Amino acid sequence: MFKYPLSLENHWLHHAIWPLTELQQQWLFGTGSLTAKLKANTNQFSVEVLSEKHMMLTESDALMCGLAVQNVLVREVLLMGNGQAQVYAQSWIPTDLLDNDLSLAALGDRPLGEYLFQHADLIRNTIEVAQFSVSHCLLQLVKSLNLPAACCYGRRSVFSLAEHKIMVCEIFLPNSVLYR
Ligand SMILES: C=C(O[C@@H]1C=C(C(=O)O)C=C[C@H]1O)C(=O)O
Repeated sequence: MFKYPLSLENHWLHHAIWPLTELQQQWLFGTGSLTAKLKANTNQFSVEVLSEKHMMLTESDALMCGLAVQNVLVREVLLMGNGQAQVYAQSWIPTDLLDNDLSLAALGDRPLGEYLFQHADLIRNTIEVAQFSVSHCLLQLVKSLNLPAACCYGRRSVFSLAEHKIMVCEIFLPNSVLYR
């Protein structure tokens, strides 16, 4: 059995080195809210919270995302649509930001995107992509969801909100609309 948080270790790239359809290009590199896109392209959208743990970022994780070593809430969710898990998402939310914003601290099963994209000063930094092979630990989650074992595409980016930086990683699970 796997434990949360799941590792996001991978070869993250600024450009896909594998063929992408036009739709996949749009979904992976689109700078808008994934929540909004899923709501527009699937039925019965919802967020299922898998785990939320307060952790100290490791130096390598912090360096990888250009963040300072700091306490974060590691939030892991499934974004549901069409009656199945479409996306596994892992976000690192600075504890300092949570301490300053009770609405974020009490997010629960409301989508993080609805909080982030309401801020006019939100900046989304570079989007990186990666392929998650069937040997990646993520596939243990895929298996537990009774989804077919298949290579998945993921993306990650860091949002800047005033002096805070929030890392958001989204991995499109097998059978998601990304692969239709
Ligand atoms: C950042 C967004 O929020 C989405 C919702 C998340 C959550 O509720 O934890 C995490 C990642 C995103 O897929 C978005 O909608 O783009």
